[in-house]
Amino acid sequence: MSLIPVTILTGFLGSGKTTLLNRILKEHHGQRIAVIENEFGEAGVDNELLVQDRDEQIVEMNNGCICCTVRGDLLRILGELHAKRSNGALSFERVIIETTGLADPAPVAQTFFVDEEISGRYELDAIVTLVDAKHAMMQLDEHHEAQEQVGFADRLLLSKTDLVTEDEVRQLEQRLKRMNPRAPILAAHFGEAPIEQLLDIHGFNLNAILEIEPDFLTDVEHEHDDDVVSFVFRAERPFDTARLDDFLGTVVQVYGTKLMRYKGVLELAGRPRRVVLQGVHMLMATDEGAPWKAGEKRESRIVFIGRELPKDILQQGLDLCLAAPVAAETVPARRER
Ligand SMILES: Nc1nc2c(ncn2[C@@H]2O[C@H](COP(=O)(O)OP(=O)(O)OP(=O)(O)O)[C@@H](O)[C@H]2O)c(=O)[nH]1
Repeated sequence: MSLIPVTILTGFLGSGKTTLLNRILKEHHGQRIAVIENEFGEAGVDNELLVQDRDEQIVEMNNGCICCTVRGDLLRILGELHAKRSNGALSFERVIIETTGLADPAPVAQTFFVDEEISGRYELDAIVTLVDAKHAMMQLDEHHEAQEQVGFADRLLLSKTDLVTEDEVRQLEQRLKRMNPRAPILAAHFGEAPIEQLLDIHGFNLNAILEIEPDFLTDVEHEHDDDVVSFVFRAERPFDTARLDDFLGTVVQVYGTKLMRYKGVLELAGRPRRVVLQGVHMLMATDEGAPWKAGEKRESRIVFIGRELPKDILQQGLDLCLAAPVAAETVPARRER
């Protein structure tokens, strides 16, 4: 039986992994893909942002970072996917794993070599790393996870080149080439990248990795930046758009440097569709999401990831942005006897 190819999609927080994945899922390449989604924080939103009108199998792993606490989950999920494929319950030709933006890809890649059951069923095709041209210089200076993601890449994809000058792109490319001369650098404007150069490329070369990281197969020790934390805001009442705009505008101005990533799916009063909030540091954007269905439970959820997050300010401030509760229908008062 041939091995199932696996692509690890990595890249720092907000670098465009989900955007690229959506692009791949929408493209008519005739392949069925099982997606394993791992997000930092106790609640994810990526699952809601992925296109799901086809028959992809999307499995969420939200209880921690794939490279450490949930590696056991990864083994289990890969085992279950294989079993379902073998008994005909699922049909897919490949797997894509989207890691959290804070994952070190090495231990994830290692899974495909050190676990016999997995290595007998799956083959690591390539590590594809997204690099955010707007924020990468700073991220590479400050976060060793960002460096590992570049160092282990078999393909480097540059996103957000539209937000910087050509000169800045050139400087970043030079730095990336110095860090990883093996990986070709491709452009990925909003995920637009040549898919044939990302999937089935047999890019992962264990020998090359062992040359740069001789302990690759034995070394599971890695450190996370424990200062980075996450906070999830949830509400079952809609937001008042003007208040939310004001509040988020101010928060981003004041705490932008600490807010490494924020994203959410929101209910705004009077709007029939979800609104998707996206942000990396000071760069914030909103977009229309899927319409709310009749009778569907509506909940807004925003995940913030960063250092020294002002959790109380976020909680209280966002609470104050909720629209006033709709007055309950006036029920005739019961006459007391
Ligand atoms: N200007 C610009 N924005 C982009 C580009 N690619 C992605 N984005 C935006 O960047 C934001 C983050 O994109 P995502 O695809 O969610 O990034 P991610 O890597 O999945 O984020 P996390 O998984 O949360 O770390 C979204 O608002 C995207 O629309 C690009 O090439 N140019």
